[in-house]
Amino acid sequence: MTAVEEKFSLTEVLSSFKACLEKENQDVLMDYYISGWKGLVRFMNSLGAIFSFVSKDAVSKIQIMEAFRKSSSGDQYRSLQSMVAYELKAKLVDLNKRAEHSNSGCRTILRLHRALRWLQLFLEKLRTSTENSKTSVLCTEAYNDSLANYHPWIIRKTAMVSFYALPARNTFFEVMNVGSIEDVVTMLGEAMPYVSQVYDITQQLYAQHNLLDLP
Ligand SMILES: CCCCCCCCCCCCC/C=C/[C@@H](O)[C@H](COP(=O)(O)O)NC(=O)CCCCCCCCCCCCCCC
Repeated sequence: MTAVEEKFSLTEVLSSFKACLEKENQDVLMDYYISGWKGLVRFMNSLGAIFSFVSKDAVSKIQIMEAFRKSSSGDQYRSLQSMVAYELKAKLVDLNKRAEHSNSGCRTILRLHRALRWLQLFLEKLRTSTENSKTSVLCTEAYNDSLANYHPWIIRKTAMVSFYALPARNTFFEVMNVGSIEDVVTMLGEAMPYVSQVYDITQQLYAQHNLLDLP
């Protein structure tokens, strides 16, 4: 195990979402947003190969955003706000049908944004769960109330089946590498408001520009 892997804990991953929020104007900073997602993917990979179909999709979306950030227009992708302004002004977003700009930053972030809602619901359920709670049930409920609404039947079916492979609640808390169950509950209580804030600001930004249904 490398030093980086040894240090890996969900606390650090979630702290990226706190670092995302620029103090002065509440812009959501892209680099931290991406690094939060990379950490989540690493966490998911540690749960087993069964989730590789999920992590592959998340990784490809992260890579799309990293490529924008490294491109000659990289500065325009400094925050979600600057990305939306830039892509809309330059007509780089397919608004009704995927065509020339099928992988715009706006539509790619929208997919991750919807997944962030799942994460928010799932972690809140875990935080308030009891010893007898089943992670597969918590995950299914969170999924049905968020991402499932955007996924076709075949993906919903595959996702539901994979949820049965989730480790039990105790194991889950251990994998987070945060400490005792009480420590995890405290950490989630402190960290989740930042995730919610990032979610809410993004939701408002997308709603304001009519971008919530991008194909
Ligand atoms: C912890 C277990 C992980 C459960 C994951 C729950 C989410 C299930 C999502 C199933 C997605 C299936 C893959 C395909 C998705 C795409 O079709 C679909 C649409 O994209 P397209 O318009 O480009 O086609 N993509 C998406 O909706 C984006 C999905 C991104 C999912 C990222 C999920 C990351 C989960 C991170 C888990 C971290 C757990 C931490 C908990 C302590």
